[in-house]
Amino acid sequence: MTEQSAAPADEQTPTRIQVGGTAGTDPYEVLVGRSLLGELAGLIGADAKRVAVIHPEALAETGEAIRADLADQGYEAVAIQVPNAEEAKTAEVAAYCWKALGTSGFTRSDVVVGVGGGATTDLAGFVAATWLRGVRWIAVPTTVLGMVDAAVGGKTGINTAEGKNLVGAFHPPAGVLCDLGALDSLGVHDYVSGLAEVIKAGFIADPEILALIEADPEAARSPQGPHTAELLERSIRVKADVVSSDLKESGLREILNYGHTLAHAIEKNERYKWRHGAAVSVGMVFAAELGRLAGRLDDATADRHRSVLESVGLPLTYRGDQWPKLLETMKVDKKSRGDLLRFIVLNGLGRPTVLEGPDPAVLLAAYGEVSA
Ligand SMILES: NC(=O)c1ccc[n+]([C@@H]2O[C@H](COP(=O)([O-])OP(=O)(O)OC[C@H]3O[C@@H](n4cnc5c(N)ncnc54)[C@H](O)[C@@H]3O)[C@@H](O)[C@H]2O)c1
Ligand SMILES: O=C(O)C(=O)C[C@@H](O)[C@H](O)[C@H](O)COP(=O)(O)O
Ligand SMILES: [Zn+2]
Repeated sequence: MTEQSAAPADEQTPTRIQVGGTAGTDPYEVLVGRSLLGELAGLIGADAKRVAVIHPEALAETGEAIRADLADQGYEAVAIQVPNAEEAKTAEVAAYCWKALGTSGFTRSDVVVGVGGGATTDLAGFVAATWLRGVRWIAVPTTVLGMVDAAVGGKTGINTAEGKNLVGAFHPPAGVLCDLGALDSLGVHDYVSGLAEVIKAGFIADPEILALIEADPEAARSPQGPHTAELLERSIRVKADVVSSDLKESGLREILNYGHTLAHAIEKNERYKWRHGAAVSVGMVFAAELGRLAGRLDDATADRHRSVLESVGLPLTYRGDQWPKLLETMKVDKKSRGDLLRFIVLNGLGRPTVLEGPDPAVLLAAYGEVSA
């Protein structure tokens, strides 16, 4: 259940979007605005004595500033620096963080703060989920992708040699602070990568997102664009609505995996050097072609995938000769059941559904449409 507010966040008033609170889950808020770090201590609460601020190398100064501020407020605050991007999502880095928590005497009333992109918050949430079987954590996403998707919904985890996000836990944060000012230092490549998940939210649930991007794709590529806050908030609401009704992915939540079956296989094939959003972009074009070939999706909506993704600079194709490897990886996608491959496709704009066990010839034909 999300609370709708009339206007996107402005300089003074953050937008507050509620997540969860149903089926025994604790509710929490996603705040979208500026200068939100003052909210952090309130979320950490008075019961905590220690706070661990997990941040990537790229945000060393920010991580240290947050740590120092929390120390000034009386917490025993430690900063734990982890590698940038996917290199942080490993068992070794998780073990490094557990060691740091152990060394600082972290107890069940203490709190983890994950500051960074989706890779960092996935790791930080996983460390919080596993330490002492679960301590509270707060997400401070600093990328578009982290704000609209990764930090919301409680999917935490790491990769293994066999694939993406294969080890993890559902462990929702106690709060999410989306400080729009953080996006100013993000490189355009990473900014645009996050737009893939924004566009995903548009196709599966909120076509107004697509209209806003299509009206001015160049503006959508910039944190200074006139619709930045609205695009982020609309996407967060899509995610919040879905995870509030199906936290553990027993049904509806699978729609958030639109484009991800192929995307995760591409990421693994590229040894995680491709950004997640870039892979999701190719994966959505593939899913659109699959939907079209399966007789479910109309030509105009399928074609619209290419046009909107390309307009912001996202990739549409991948190496044609890699299909056999990609298919093998896709077989162990989390949506698979036994030998049954399952994909999210669209029945139409905003109407996601599951396609089970497609004919291998149809899969190959759909891949032909994204092959470079
Ligand atoms: N848990 C979920 O529900 C969920 C949802 C979507 C994606 N994800 C995961 O999120 C990850 C991708 O996240 P991402 O796209 O944010 O990439 P990322 O976390 O890899 O960050 C990209 C790069 O930007 C740097 N960075 C982060 N914030 C910055 C800032 N403000 N200024 C400058 N540099 C900054 C990072 O250190 C990194 O080098 C993937 O691992 C994906 O699987 C998880
Ligand atoms: O929150 C979800 O559920 C999603 O599927 C969101 C995806 O964008 C995200 O990449 C997620 O990490 C994928 O999860 P996985 O279970 O397929 O690893
Ligand atoms: Zn994703």
